[in-house]
Amino acid sequence: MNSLGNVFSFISKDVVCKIQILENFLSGENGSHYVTIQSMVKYELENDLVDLTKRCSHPESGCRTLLRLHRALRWLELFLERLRTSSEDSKTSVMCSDAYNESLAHHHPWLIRKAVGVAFCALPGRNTFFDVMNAGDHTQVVALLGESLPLISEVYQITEDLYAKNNLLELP
Ligand SMILES: CCCCCCCC/C=C\CCCCCCCC(=O)N[C@@H](COP(=O)(O)O)[C@H](O)/C=C/CCCCCCCCCCCCC
Repeated sequence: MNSLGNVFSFISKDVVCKIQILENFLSGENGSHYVTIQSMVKYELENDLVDLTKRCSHPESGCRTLLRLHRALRWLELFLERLRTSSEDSKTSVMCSDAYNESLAHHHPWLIRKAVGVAFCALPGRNTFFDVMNAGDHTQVVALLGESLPLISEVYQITEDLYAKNNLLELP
């Protein structure tokens, strides 16, 4: 994302920050509970470490932090599927914002949605995008996306089911 330009830095900073929160749990004194998503959910719920209705004593639990990344993974899946099936003249900004409106936008306030909309306008074209991915020629990139998307989808579904089962999909 950083190679796409400065306008994306507020997005990548948020992602890096959230990954760091999870890495800190994993390397902390209770790290053994953070080895899998399943064990993290069980540990945090059993020990009342998750703010379920309002952010108060545990504003950055593993469960709520992962939920934000999980929602972003859905955006990524929708976007990459559009990219994979796009034609030469398709616009990345349209693919990106359609995927965003179908996923993450439901969870973001007005101000963030506007800022993200501005960032989308600065996205490079489809060919530059494929080059930035640095995964070979465009046919190879499309093939790679075809291989990765089912895996992204599987990971997304496993987390979605686990969170749904534990009523964690709307954590504040
Ligand atoms: C070249 C290969 C394909 C694309 C590569 C990009 C891969 C990047 C993967 C994911 C990027 C999106 C990550 C967005 C995480 C957003 C998490 C989030 O929702 N955070 C908000 C809520 O957090 P809390 O306040 O509750 O802690 C936060 O408020 C928002 C921050 C910034 C806005 C994020 C908007 C994301 C829009 C979609 C990403 C567009 C990226 C375009 C680059 C192709």
